Formats: sequence, C-alpha cells, structure tokens
Amino acid sequence: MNDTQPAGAAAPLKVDITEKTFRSATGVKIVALRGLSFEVGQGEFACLLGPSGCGKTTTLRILLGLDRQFSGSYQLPEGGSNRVAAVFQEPVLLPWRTVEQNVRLALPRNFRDKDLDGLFEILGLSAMRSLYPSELSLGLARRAALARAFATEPAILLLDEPFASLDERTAESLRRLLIRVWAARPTTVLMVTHNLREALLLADRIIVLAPRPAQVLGVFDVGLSRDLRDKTALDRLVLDFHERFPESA
Ligand SMILES: Nc1ncnc2c1ncn2[C@@H]1O[C@H](COP(=O)(O)OP(=O)(O)OP(=O)(O)O)[C@@H](O)[C@H]1O
Repeated sequence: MNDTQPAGAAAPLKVDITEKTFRSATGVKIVALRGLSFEVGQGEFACLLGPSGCGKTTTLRILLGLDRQFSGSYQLPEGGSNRVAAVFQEPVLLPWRTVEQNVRLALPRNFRDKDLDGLFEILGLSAMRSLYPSELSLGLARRAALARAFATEPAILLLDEPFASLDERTAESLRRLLIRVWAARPTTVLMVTHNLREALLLADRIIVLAPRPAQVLGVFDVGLSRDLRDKTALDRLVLDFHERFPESA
C-alpha cells in the first residue's frame, strides 16, 4: 500500500436533494427524487435500499457528478485521496487492456507503478493480472472492477448493484470478498441494492427508501458484528427489519 495516498475521509457524505425530475419522451414530468436527505459517516458501509425504480441509480449518478440537473446539494467526504470510485452492474473494463492495465489506468499518472500485489492477492486475482476481459468469467470481471475501485484508495466508493445478474453462489463469494478488501482498505461506502439480505450481510446501516419519488423512510442499524451474520442471524435480522419497515416488505 502506498502511504502517500492515505485512504479514508475526514468528513461524512451529506446528501440533501430537494428535487430531481425527468421528462418522459412524451413530455410528462417524472419526479424521481423529492426531499432526499441522509448522511453516511466516515468509514461507514451504508446501503441504499429501495424498490425498483425508486431513484437509487439517479442518486448515485448525481453523487458521481454525471447529472447536474437537480435542486439541492450534497457534500462528498473530504480528506484522504478525495477521489470518488464507483462500481456498476456492468464492470466496464477496456477489452484491449489486461486486468492489471485496466486497474493501473484508473490511477493518477504518478501512481501508476504502485505496488498492487496485496490488492490483487486479497481479491484472488494474482494469477489473472495478465488476462484480458474476454478471458474472464462474470465473477472475475466483477473482482477486477473492485480491484480498480480500491486501487485508487477513494474517499468514497459508490456501488450500484455490483453483484446483480450473477448466480447466487458467485454473488455470495463476491460479497465476502468485498468485506475482506474493505476491511483491509477502509473507506466510506454507499451501495445501492434492492436485495435486503445482501444489505443486511454487508452494511453497518441501511438507508431505506420509499417508492418513487425517493425519500428516506428510515434508517436500520444492523448492529451486529459481520462475523456473526450467519444464516440464522440474517433470518432474524430480516424479521426485525420487516417489523420496523412493514411497508417495504
Ligand atoms: N433519463 C431518464 N429519463 C426519464 N426518466 C428516467 C430517466 N432515468 C431514470 N428515469 C426514471 O426515474 C425513476 C428512477 O430511476 P432509477 O434508475 O434511479 O431507479 P432505481 O431505484 O435505480 O431502479 P432499479 O432498482 O430498477 O435500478 C424511474 O421511474 C425511471 O424510469
């Protein structure tokens, strides 16, 4: 790990979006977000959980600076590298570059030759560094996308359903890998999912969203060490969650 790029952030993520609207092809106004306010503390792993179409991806696109047409404000975590990293449903790797080149290209020019052995090792990619994306399974491609995100030692990592469309076994092993790499390289994480069990397995806190227009219904503190989140504990957490948020069942 390179000590000149401290990871982590000194300030929380603060989101206060008053309104975000779209126009449909026929000109009809679609309110995607209204009065969406939440915070994610430094080094915290938070999930944004909400029904399909409620505005989760729209929120991440705003935080990534990809959509500036909204009213309200947000503040990204400061400190550390100040970088924002993102992993989407599709890993978006450059097909003509190897895994290692894809990861290094995400780094600022003067850090491109940094030691990435530990990162590749923890993600089980040591033997795949010189492979091209077309030679990777879906699961390996997601791992490469995670490597690329963590290599930049971001102040915040935004994840948009990174394990969607994988078979459950692969998704489960990637969730465990994500927790391992995050524990080794802590940063603030905001992950979008509509999978309650996934959120309960990974998150410190779950920010629960209402159907569109997205606003916060409440926050669920998982409050259980990750080592103890086995199947029985997760079953119990699911029940607790539904008791607290019956409307989001
Ligand atoms: N470019 C766009 N033009 C018009 N409407 C849009 C556009 N992007 C998103 N929307 C609408 O905004 C709403 C929120 O979409 P968004 O993709 O943020 O939802 P989501 O919670 O991420 O859904 P999912 O879980 O299915 O991915 C939806 O009704 C969607 O149809």
